[in-house]
Amino acid sequence: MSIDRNGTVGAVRPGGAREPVVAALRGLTKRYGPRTVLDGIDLEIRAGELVALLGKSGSGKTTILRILSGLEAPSAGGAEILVPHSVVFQEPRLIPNKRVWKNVALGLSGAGRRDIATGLLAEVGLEHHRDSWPGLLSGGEAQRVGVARALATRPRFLLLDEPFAALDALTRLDIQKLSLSLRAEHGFGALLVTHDVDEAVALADRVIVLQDGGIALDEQIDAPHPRKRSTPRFVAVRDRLLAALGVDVSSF
Ligand SMILES: Nc1ncnc2c1ncn2[C@@H]1O[C@H](COP(=O)(O)OP(=O)(O)OP(=O)(O)O)[C@@H](O)[C@H]1O
Repeated sequence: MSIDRNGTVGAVRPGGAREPVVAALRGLTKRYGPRTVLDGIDLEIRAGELVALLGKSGSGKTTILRILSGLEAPSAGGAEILVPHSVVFQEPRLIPNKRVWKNVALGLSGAGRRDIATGLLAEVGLEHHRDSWPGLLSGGEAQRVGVARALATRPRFLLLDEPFAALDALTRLDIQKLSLSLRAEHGFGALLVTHDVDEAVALADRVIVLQDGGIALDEQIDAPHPRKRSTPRFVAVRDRLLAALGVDVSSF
């Protein structure tokens, strides 16, 4: 795959209707005591598609990720991922007493694991830290190692739980850009939980806004993707998402 000048990934739009479904929520319902957090959500994600999940705090975004990754059981309905997948968390969760390359190679076995880890570290710009201890890395570097580790097992789908939220704004922009090129190279699809509306527009093919236990907006971002934040299309999509989140964009 490739990214063209407009930022469109590949010749064929990822997540097209003819692509197979790689993750699905079917009537997904989650109750905590008397409170219904998710109320019969249906969602299909297709191969190569990157779907961002936006919603106010407490709207159930993390609950969806936890159910998809098997950490939590639904109250009714179901959620499944049908292809090999990995998770990237907000904190990279590196093992401090294993060198960087061994952290990347954690899910691998066999003689080639060091070479695979080294190749991935080069892709995230950290080959020079291959033999470093994780404690020496900056926050952004550690998260890039986390991304390399997630890709080591060649997943077709990633669960991204606010992966860049703990980073400063400039580092976040860098790693967002890196994630676009990694996606172009590796072709994975993803479900990205984020609070950052700009990040959702910049990275996703489709944005879901959760509200009151359901999907308030399912916004498909048409190709060519408006990745540049200053373009009128980018601003229009962002404002639609903010409006769906209940933010009055006319005042600022
Ligand atoms: N184990 C639990 N027991 C009771 N309530 C829970 C539990 N886990 C989550 N909740 C509640 O479910 C709701 C949804 O939580 P969730 O963490 O999915 O929201 P979120 O959209 O990810 O929020 P944030 O953006 O703040 O991370 C919240 O009101 C939360 O308090």
